[in-house]
Amino acid sequence: MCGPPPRGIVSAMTTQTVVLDGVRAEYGAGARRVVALDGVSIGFAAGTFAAVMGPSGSGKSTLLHCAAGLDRPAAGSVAIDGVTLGGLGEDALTRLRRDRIGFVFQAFNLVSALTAEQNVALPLRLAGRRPAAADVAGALAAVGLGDRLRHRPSELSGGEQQRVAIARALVSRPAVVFADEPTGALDSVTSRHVLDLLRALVDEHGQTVVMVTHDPVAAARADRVVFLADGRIAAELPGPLAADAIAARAAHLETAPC
Ligand SMILES: Nc1ncnc2c1ncn2[C@@H]1O[C@H](COP(=O)(O)OP(=O)(O)OP(=O)(O)O)[C@@H](O)[C@H]1O
Repeated sequence: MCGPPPRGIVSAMTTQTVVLDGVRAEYGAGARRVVALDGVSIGFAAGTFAAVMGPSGSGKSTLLHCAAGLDRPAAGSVAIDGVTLGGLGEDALTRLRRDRIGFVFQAFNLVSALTAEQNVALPLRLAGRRPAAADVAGALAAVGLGDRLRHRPSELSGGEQQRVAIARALVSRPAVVFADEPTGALDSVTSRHVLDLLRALVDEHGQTVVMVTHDPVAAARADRVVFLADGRIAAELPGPLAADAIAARAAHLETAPC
């Protein structure tokens, strides 16, 4: 497939946790203007795991930021769990992000002043709920960090910080978890562990995961792979997925985007 599907089609589907319809995103102005997303329409169905791939600069992070309500698109719409983000004020958008979206991002992931268990409990506390200490400890144990409850992010490795973010998604159960290169800085054993945990969010808890990755092995753990090129959806591979087929398609798109 080259170019987006006709507008309106994805939004007509009812089981989509995330729907982007004709999303356009731009940076800068005048001669420095960059079109990062050029009319992207796509849905991410409830209880599925999608990987987003594409060359550097193709718009993957921008897509994640728009889908998660961190950036407002220049045109088009984004809906999470049936709620259209464009109609929300900043406070309502912040609440929706806190209540329904989980983030496994390397850049702004954990609160540095808080311990692992405080970070895991934070979204629920902000929502006025008091998670049981046993639930928090259980989630950290599930990601292999049962002995790191009182550690702060600076006292944890990159992989351990990613796993704290996943434990947070296990406890607060957001409808959708966005992960931006969650295995980018990890060794292969830790990567596999993090991908197992993301799979478990989908398979055991029915959550939706959207993961940006450059790694065909990581993408092969998803139910589908969406390829971006020049801010557009250039191709899609449905599962079951094999890493070498993903790598071949990615290499093809690098040389001939459409
Ligand atoms: N803050 C910004 N200001 C100006 N241009 C930006 C900004 N952020 C991204 N861009 C541009 O928007 C386009 C898409 O960037 P984006 O970060 O979404 O790509 P990406 O596919 O995630 O890349 P990578 O794989 O290298 O992380 C690129 O051309 C990039 O240079």
